[in-house]
Amino acid sequence: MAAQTPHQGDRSTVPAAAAVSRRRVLAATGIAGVAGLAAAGGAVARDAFAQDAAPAADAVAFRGAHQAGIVTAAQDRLHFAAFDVVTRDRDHLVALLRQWTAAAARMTAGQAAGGSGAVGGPAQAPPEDTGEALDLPPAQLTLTVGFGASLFRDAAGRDRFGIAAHLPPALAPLPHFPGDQLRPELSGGDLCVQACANDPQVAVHAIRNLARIGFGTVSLRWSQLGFGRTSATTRAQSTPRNLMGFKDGTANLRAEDGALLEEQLWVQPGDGPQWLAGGTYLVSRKIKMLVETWDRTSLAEQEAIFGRTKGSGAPLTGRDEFDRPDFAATGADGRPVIAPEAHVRLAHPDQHGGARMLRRGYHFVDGSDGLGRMDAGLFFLAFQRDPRRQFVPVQRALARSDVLNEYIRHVGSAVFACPPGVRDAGDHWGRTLFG
Ligand SMILES: C=CC1=C(C)c2cc3[nH]c(cc4nc(cc5[nH]c(cc1n2)c(C)c5CCC(=O)O)C(CCC(=O)O)=C4C)c(C)c3C=C
Ligand SMILES: [Fe+2]
Repeated sequence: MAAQTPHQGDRSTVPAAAAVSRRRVLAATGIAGVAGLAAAGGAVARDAFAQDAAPAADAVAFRGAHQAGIVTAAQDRLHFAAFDVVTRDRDHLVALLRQWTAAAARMTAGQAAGGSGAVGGPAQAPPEDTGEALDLPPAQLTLTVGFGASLFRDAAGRDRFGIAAHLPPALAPLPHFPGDQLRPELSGGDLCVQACANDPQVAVHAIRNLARIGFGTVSLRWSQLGFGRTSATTRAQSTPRNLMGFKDGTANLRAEDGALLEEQLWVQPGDGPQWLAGGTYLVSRKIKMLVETWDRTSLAEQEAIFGRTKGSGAPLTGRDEFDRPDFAATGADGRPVIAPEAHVRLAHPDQHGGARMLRRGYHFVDGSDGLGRMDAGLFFLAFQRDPRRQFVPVQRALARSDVLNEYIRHVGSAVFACPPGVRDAGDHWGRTLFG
C-alpha cells in the first residue's frame, strides 16, 4: 500500500492502492465467479484486489495527522459503539488495535474487512467479512477510535495494561449534573468507535465487523444508531434541523476554522501526555426528547427556549441565521429579548471564557415506549481540547437553568480520548499510547 500521509485538507484524496471498492471487486470477479470463490479458496478475490487499484470515488482518506470523522463533513448516518476490554493481556489488546486499524483502513476504502472478503476464503472457515456491504461503495465511511478512562485503571484503581501513568487528567469522569438520569448500560466504555457514513448499512457493517474481529478481546457494552446529522462541520454544509424542528449547528466549529481548531479542538503538545497531541476528547450524551410535550408547546415558547427563530434560525435579536446574538438587547417591556435562561445564551462562548466545541451529533428514534411515546432524541457528540474547560462548564450552566430541560432527559454519558491520526501503513490505533 502506498505510504501517504494526507493532512487535514487532503481528506478527499485516498491513497490509490487502498481504494478498491467492494463494487469493483464484484465487477472484476463477476457474479458467477463469486459463487465459485468459496470452493476456489479465494485466490480469485485476492487477485482482483491486487489488480484493481483505481480510487473509490466517495472514500474519505483514513490516514492523516488527525483522525477522520471529526472535522470531516458530517455524514448522514451513525453507528456508535462502546466496548469493554475483556482480556487482561496487553499484547492481545495491542494486537486487536493493529487488526482493527487494518480492517478500518480497508473498510473506509470500500474494501471488505479482511483480505479474502465475504466469499473468497475457505468454505470450511467463517468468512473474513460479514458480507452485507459487499456491493456497496465506501459511502464516505469514517471510523474514529477513542479510549475511556477505565482502559487505564479499573474501578479499584489498578493499572490494567501498564498505561495508567499516561492517563490524561482531562479524561476525568464528568461530574454529576442536576437532572441527570444516567443509565450505566448506556454509559462509559473502555474503547469507542464512531462509524459515520452516508449509508446506514455501511456504518453498521463496519461496527459489526470490528466487533466480530474483537471477539474474545472486547465485548460490546452499548451502541447507538443515529440518522440525520444535527450539525454542520464544514462551511459548504447547510445547517440541518434537529427533531425539535430548529436549525442546529449554526454556531459550530468547522473544518475551515484553522487557528481556532488548534485552540479549541486539537490537544496541543504540553497539554498533557504526549501520546494525545494531535488528538481530541469526545463527550457523548444520549439525550431523550419528550417530543409529545414539545409538540404541544407554542411556537413563541419554543423560540424563546432556544433564543432563535424556528424558520430561519436567526437569533431573536437578528434577521439572518449567522447574525451575532445581541444579549444586551431589551424589548418594549424592558426585559432581555433573549431570555437569561435561553439555551443559546447559556451555551454561548461569551459565558464560558470563549470555550467552544465541535458538535457532531445525530438524531435517534429507538422505537416507542409502549405507552404511546416515541423513544427519540439527540445523541449529542462533541469534540474538544479539554472537557473540563469546555463541555463541563457549559453543561453545568445548561443543567442549572436551561428552560429546554423541561423537554429533555440525559440518559447516557461517556468521555473518550481520541488519539491523533494513523500516519502511514506501519502505524496503528493506539501506537502513540502503547508504543
Ligand atoms: C453541553 C453542551 C450542549 C448540550 C448538551 C446541548 C444540547 C442540546 N442543544 C440543542 C439544540 C441547540 N443547541 C444550539 C446551540 C448550542 N448548543 C450548545 C451546547 C449544547 N447543547 C452550544 C455550545 C451551542 C452554540 C451556542 C452559540 O455559540 O451560540 C442551538 C442553536 C443553533 C446552533 O448554534 O447550533 C440549538 C437549536 C438540543 C435540542 C439539545 C438537547 C437535546
Ligand atoms: Fe445546544
